Amino acid sequence: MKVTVVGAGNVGATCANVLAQKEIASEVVLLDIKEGVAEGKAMDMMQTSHMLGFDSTVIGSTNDYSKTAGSAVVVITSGLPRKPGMSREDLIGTNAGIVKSVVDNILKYSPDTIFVIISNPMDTMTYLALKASGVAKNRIIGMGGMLDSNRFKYYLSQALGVTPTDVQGLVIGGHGDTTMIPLTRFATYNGIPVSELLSAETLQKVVADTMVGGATLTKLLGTSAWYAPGAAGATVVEAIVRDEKKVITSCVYLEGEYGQKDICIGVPVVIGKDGVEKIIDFKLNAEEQALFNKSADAVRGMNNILSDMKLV
Ligand SMILES: NC(=O)C1=CN([C@@H]2O[C@H](COP(=O)(O)OP(=O)(O)OC[C@H]3O[C@@H](n4cnc5c(N)ncnc54)[C@H](O)[C@@H]3O)[C@@H](O)[C@H]2O)C=CC1
Ligand SMILES: O=C([O-])CC(=O)C(=O)O
Repeated sequence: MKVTVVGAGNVGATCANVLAQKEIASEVVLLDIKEGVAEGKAMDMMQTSHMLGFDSTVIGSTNDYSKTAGSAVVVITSGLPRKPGMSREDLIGTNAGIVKSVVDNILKYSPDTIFVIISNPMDTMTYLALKASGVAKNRIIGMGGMLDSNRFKYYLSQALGVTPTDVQGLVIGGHGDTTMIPLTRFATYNGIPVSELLSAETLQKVVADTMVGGATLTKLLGTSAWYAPGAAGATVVEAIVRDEKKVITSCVYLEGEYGQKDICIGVPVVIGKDGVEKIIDFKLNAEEQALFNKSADAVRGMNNILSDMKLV
């Protein structure tokens, strides 16, 4: 199965590398506008194949979309990352035009593909991909909740002093420093509610650290993170190509679920061969619903900028 990753920068190259190493796709096409970069990174990855024992093929392309033809899934990571002090939302002016042109080009060669949108501001880029393309809503998935939920599990595991793989938890809402909602009520240490093990104060700190998880890394790195984002993108692709029917919090189009409509925002969904196969619409308590509504208002405010830019 062929999977294309657009953008051969930090996140795109990491995602392609995970897709190849785990043999999630038999053929990975990495595309970028920078002359030779995608080809170079693809060749570098292929030179690890014997050492690491994988048989996937990675091909690079400098803006030649014919090489992406027939992709089952396309991951979009093209665009600017933020620098310390910036918000993800600050990227909309540059990234919206890039994401729209990439979606248009991809559809010429892969009309039936499923999109995984990573470029920021991700909730708005996902909405743009949906509105500008007219592609069915099950085929447009924004990746943010997978990453944010894993950061939540990481911070919980640090507070508990345990391995992250023994911790469960999910983050819904927008993928922004102030819009994400780590749901402490459902977080467990192997089934034991974390509220039984951590003080309210510690849990509040875990929530706050999770929400600014991306900003913390951006401050440390001088640009935004890539290992976990790339792996999270590959995990979403894996759920599609292996038809795993896994529950992955993802940014999807809502039509009344969680009391919201005409918006793409993070909620738990079942992902399989058809992309978004089911939205799990469970009842939030009053406090969680209020946070979700506030998050949706903020995302909607960003989406409105797309009409000002005449992109939707
Ligand atoms: N949704 C999420 O959870 C996350 C989103 N991101 C976002 O992903 C995006 C990429 O981040 P990085 O890889 O760190 O940035 P990067 O700067 O390392 O890579 C971006 C790549 O996109 C390429 N590009 C720009 N315009 C293009 C076009 N029209 N066609 C093809 N390629 C094009 C650039 O040449 C560059 O190689 C950023 O917008 C960042 O904010 C990053 C981490 C997590
Ligand atoms: O923080 C950023 O700008 C990149 C991103 O979305 C993340 O790492 O969560």
